[in-house]
Amino acid sequence: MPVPARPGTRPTPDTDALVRARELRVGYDLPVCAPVDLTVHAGEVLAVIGANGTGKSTLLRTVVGQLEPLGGRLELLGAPPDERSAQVRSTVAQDLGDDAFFPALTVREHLLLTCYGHGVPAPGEVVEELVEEFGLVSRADALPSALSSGQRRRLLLAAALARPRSLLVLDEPEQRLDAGMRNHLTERLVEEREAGGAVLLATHDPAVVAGAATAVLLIGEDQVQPLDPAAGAAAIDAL
Ligand SMILES: Nc1ncnc2c1ncn2[C@@H]1O[C@H](COP(=O)(O)OP(=O)(O)OP(=O)(O)O)[C@@H](O)[C@H]1O
Repeated sequence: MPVPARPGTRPTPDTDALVRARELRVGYDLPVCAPVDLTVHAGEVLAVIGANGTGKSTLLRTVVGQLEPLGGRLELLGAPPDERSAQVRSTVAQDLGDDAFFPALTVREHLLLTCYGHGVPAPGEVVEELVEEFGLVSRADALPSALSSGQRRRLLLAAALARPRSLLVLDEPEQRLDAGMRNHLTERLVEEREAGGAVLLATHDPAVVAGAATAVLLIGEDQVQPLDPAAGAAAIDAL
């Protein structure tokens, strides 16, 4: 039986790029970085790197349709991003770091809700696997307000991975994770691409870039530079 929460279970009609940007301008009234060209295909992990405030989160929020592009061309699943479209909601899983929890729902209930919302078969099994994988067994019945910041981050990641997806968008997923969980995150991203999923992430973690990325984009005010993963990891160390 296929594992329901694994990627690639909802193929997109566009078998080509899941994300394609050309001369994309992102920002708030004014662009925050140089124009961005990027493409993300199935089986790829594109890591967006750059110093604090260079526009990584802004780029990700624009790609998923939370912010309007200021210029250039941007396609998500072959069309301008629309976070309300059924195709985007069923295909794109995201963890943009917002601590947006239901205060009265436990860890387990959050994950079950995600599974029910996305029609995941055998939700109980999937949730117990994720709770175990993300080290939340002893906190499964805890409310978000009773979790540590790292445990809340683990819950956000588990929720993104609880649902079917073809594209995973993550904003600094390594934040607040301990070393063991950061290693696990790297392995999970590799697993994601090897299963045919695509990942677009912003990160400051050279180990995640070296271990999981297939391509890197270094974001700057004057230039956006494509790098290979080894050069990307070195560039993070030099920021
Ligand atoms: N809602 C907003 N309105 C106006 N400016 C904003 C807003 N959010 C962020 N900015 C500014 O846009 C620029 C890019 O911010 P962004 O959060 O995209 O950077 P980042 O590369 O993700 O940074 P970090 O590595 O610190 O997370 C920064 O100068 C930031 O102050």
